Amino acid sequence: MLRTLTRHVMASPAFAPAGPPHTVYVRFDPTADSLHLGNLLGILTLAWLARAGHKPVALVGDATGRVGDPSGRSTERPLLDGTAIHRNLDGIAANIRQVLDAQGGAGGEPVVVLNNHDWLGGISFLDFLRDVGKHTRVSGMLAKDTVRTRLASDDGMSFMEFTYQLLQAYDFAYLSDPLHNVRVQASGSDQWSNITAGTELTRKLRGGRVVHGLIFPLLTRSDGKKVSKSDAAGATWLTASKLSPYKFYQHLVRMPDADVVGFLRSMTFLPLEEVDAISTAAAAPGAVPNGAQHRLAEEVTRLVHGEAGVAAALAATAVAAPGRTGAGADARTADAL
Ligand SMILES: N[C@@H](Cc1ccc(O)cc1)C(=O)O
Repeated sequence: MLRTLTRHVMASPAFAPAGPPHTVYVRFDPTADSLHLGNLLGILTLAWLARAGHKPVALVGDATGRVGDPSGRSTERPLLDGTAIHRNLDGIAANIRQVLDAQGGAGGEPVVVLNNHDWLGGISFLDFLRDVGKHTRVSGMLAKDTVRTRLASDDGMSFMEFTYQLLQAYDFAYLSDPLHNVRVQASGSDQWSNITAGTELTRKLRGGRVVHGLIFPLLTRSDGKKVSKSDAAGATWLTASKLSPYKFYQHLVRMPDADVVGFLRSMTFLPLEEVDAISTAAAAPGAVPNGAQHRLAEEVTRLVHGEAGVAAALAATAVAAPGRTGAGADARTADAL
């Protein structure tokens, strides 16, 4: 999936590591004060591209977060107020840096985290209509899947949601300017309409400038749930104060057998041959119970919480389940970790 796709992209002449480096942006959602396991795909996409010599840029969509993307939703999102968004932005930027900078950031430099309120927040409505609206055909906006689906529903869609695609499109045009020089927007596949709105607007506003989209399949679980959705244990937050490295590790250990190999491929940097070997070993008679899950938990905990996080998680796991067999394990101690 992501891994195969990223490898495919790297192999194309435009992205070959030997080709010119590109600046790539991925946007992260400011609706909570921490990112969760599902967001790791976007972070790892940036990390893979950085490994191939490209420059990662993370965008936290403060301005767009105030409006709310209608993509994939049947009803309008609740509006977030400015204070909540600001609190969220700090937490999210810290998550992005905690993972990406440990992987070498942007060529050894800390990764740049931008906030689109910095350029969208100051534009007046009249200027937006003249500079962006003038160059946009309503027919193109109406043809987007998201808009068509919502218009066919009983509630329809508000003008605010309808214009969302223009805000995101404007981000791409703005980021493609020499200050940031972004050429690629990467995202989950649900963002296709918004990304193409951006490639079209950039071409119109910036004298034919060509920018590209890179989408990856959203990671789903075998039970059909999105990875972002909380299960009984709550969301798998990346912020240690919301979910300790031990609990984070435990969430991953509980991954169903049907999902664990897919996660090892997309959410770790393990060579694919090694993933295959782990998968074969897990299916062999007499295999260690949950061996693949423990390996996944260890690798992903390392990516998110570093070596110290892995050590803390393993120590706490040993307390909670000595030798992984002690039924009378001190679960309360572990719960407090
Ligand atoms: N619409 C995207 C977020 C986004 C916002 C602004 C952008 O420039 C890019 C992406 C989402 O909901 O996931």
